[in-house]
Amino acid sequence: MVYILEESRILLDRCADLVIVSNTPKGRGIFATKDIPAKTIVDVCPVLVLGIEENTEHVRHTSLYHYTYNWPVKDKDGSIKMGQAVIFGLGSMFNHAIDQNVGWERDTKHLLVTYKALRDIPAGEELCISYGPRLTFKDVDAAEVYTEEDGLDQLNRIQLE
Ligand SMILES: C[S@@+](CC[C@H](N)C(=O)[O-])C[C@H]1O[C@@H](n2cnc3c(N)ncnc32)[C@H](O)[C@@H]1O
Repeated sequence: MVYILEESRILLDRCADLVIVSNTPKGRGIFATKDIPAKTIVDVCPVLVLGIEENTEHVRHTSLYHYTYNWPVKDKDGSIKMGQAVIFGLGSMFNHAIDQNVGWERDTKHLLVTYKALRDIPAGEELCISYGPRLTFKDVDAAEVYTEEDGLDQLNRIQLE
């Protein structure tokens, strides 16, 4: 017989009305197949916390790095530093949008991330989170902003060629 302590059991809420689409302009993405009401828990994902060195020496130099989240990590000297964690499951498939419709929360005690609908999400819409202001890729949603300086740069470049 297996004994599981009540306090170590964590409910894995999960929204079933989702599909993964493989060919969006952002790569793979998660879309709603039915209307999802605001505040619905979309998913609860377990995480693997990386050691500070493990991240800086290894993972940072791989494509996995683009899937990691900032996560507070205890360093060798006992101090808390901002490290990285790998999120298992759907959590790693949410793309970025500045007008995100999904919010996320770290549970550092249980090593989980909970994703929740920030507003009503209609069927057919992509579920996106915000990655914050510093992106490591070109945001396909971002409008090209034309300034006079850009025009001058372009002119100078053309003249030099
Ligand atoms: C955590 S993954 C998300 C899943 C990814 N689309 C896939 O197919 O595996 C993060 C990567 O998705 C892409 N991505 C996410 N949001 C994007 C956006 N707004 N514009 C362009 N690419 C995006 C970038 O390549 C980024 O490095």
